[in-house]
Amino acid sequence: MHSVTVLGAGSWGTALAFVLAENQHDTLIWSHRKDQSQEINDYHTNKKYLPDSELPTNLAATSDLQKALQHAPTIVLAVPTKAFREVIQNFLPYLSEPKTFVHVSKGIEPDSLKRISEIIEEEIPEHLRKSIVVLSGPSHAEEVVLRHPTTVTAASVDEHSAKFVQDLFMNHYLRVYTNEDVIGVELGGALKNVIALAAGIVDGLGYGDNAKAALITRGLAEISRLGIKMGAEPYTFIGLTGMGDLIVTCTSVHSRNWRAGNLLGKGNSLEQVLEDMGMVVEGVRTTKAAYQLSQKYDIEMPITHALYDVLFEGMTPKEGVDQLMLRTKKHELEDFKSF
Ligand SMILES: NC(=O)c1ccc[n+]([C@@H]2O[C@H](COP(=O)([O-])OP(=O)(O)OC[C@H]3O[C@@H](n4cnc5c(N)ncnc54)[C@H](O)[C@@H]3O)[C@@H](O)[C@H]2O)c1
Ligand SMILES: O=P(O)(O)OC[C@H](O)CO
Repeated sequence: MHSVTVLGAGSWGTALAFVLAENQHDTLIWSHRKDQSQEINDYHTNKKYLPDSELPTNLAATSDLQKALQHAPTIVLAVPTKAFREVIQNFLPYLSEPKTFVHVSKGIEPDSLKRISEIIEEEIPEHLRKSIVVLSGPSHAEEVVLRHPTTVTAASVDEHSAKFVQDLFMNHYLRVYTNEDVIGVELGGALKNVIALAAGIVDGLGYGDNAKAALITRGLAEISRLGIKMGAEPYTFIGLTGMGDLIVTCTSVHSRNWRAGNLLGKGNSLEQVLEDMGMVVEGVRTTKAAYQLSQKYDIEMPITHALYDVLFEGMTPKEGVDQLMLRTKKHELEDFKSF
């Protein structure tokens, strides 16, 4: 049994805390909202984020960040990318010894263009970090708490830490693999949200399975091109955190990114969609970051560009699809030839 703290009591933080508590670890989940930590302690539920689930009675919650930090040598960070730096800056004064940081957030910061592990490295001094592990893969919180078979990957440059995290989470419904390709795992998890928004849009427009398959396949191609240029291992993109997460996010009604895209395709405005969702839609900010990365690394990412135009430049979803379909003729593998 290990002591573990989970920071963030949204859908994913709660589902992961559920797994850790079921695995008999001494688990404390932190919410920045007191009413939410009280609900978890008093009723063993988190109705806003996982309305149909009962949480294990051995899962404790707090809204006291100092207590949360001091509870455990392993800290799981499960807050949206947008809140990531702020949460670290808030807990830094309470961090007095090195800890293992496991992050599960799927985004890239616009403008700085940092991946999440790079944000951790930037914000937490080296002597206060034992190691950094990213846990990612095709995993909807709603299905994990139903104990439906799910697979994810724990990636770290430190093999021992990746295996430690594998052991922490692994059980009969959550199978955890390890990988050392942190760049590939982080990019796959973040960039699939861009493609999932686009997949939701084509469904919202009423297009069919051909269009969806095209987006998943050509989406994987542009994610891989960028990722390889940024130093990722090519094979990571045909694994769980690449192709696996693309499939689950582009095809599931559980996906907030797919649902947001679907509403956009049906003609709703971005502002209206984000207001109605009430949960994080990581793909919106990550589309901006991916667009900037494609320019920085000079990589063609047509789906990302079309989505950027729809989200931020006033293009209609239908015009976005036309822009993709009417591009200059190409050989299927043309853009890979320079690799
Ligand atoms: N939901 C899933 O199934 C799932 C699966 C894998 C990965 N993820 C990733 O996990 C991350 C978190 O997603 P989620 O699904 O839990 O989101 P969510 O919208 O369900 O919950 C977000 C949580 O973060 C909290 N929060 C927001 N701003 C905050 C701030 N400034 N300070 C502290 N807390 C703040 C919210 O109160 C909420 O508890 C995302 O990057 C997402 O891509 C989600
Ligand atoms: O609901 P989404 O779109 O944020 O996706 C959740 C997970 O990332 C799926 O693996």
